[in-house]
Amino acid sequence: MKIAVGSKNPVKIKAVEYTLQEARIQGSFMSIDAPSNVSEMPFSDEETMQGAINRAEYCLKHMEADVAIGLEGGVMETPFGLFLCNWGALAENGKTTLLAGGARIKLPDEIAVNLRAGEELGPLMDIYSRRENVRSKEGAIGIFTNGMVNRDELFIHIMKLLIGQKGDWFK
Ligand SMILES: O=c1[nH]c(=O)c2ncn([C@@H]3O[C@H](COP(=O)(O)OP(=O)(O)OP(=O)(O)O)[C@@H](O)[C@H]3O)c2[nH]1
Repeated sequence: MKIAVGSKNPVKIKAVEYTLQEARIQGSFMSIDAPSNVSEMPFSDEETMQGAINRAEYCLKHMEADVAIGLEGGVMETPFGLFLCNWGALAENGKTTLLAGGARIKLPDEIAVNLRAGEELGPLMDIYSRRENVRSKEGAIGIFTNGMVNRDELFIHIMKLLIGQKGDWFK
């Protein structure tokens, strides 16, 4: 099975590879910087889901893949504040695309204010944490949980939710 991931972000690629290996699903992996075709900073569950779907569909169209995975990060407004949200899509030709979402955490007001003003979370997290490339490492969730849940774990959980729905893979 040829599996394509619609991102060059190492935290996403590693999460896909790790989860499929853990589930003993054999395959070869490839990755491409697939466009999400949504805002740079998706601002709702719907937009973040659409970004994940668009990335997976782009992989199917542009790569010789049997299975395509799109993973997308965003934020969502709630009456209780702005929350981090992440979504994954698993697409195969001729089949219904599967969707799964990851853990959420409320973002501190000082981050939320800047996001609402139009800034992107990745660069904001680097400034806030005084670290580099947080989006490709522990992620915002890792910073705000003091490493209890890092971004790789969040994407691994999403991947488990996706491939767990693939009943035919486990027969
Ligand atoms: O430090 C972060 N920790 C996170 O937990 C997180 N979740 C989302 N974002 C940011 O939101 C935008 C879209 O997310 P995103 O997943 O589409 O892009 P990405 O740059 O992370 O990956 P990719 O586009 O290379 O695949 C980008 O500015 C990301 O940096 C995060 N940044």
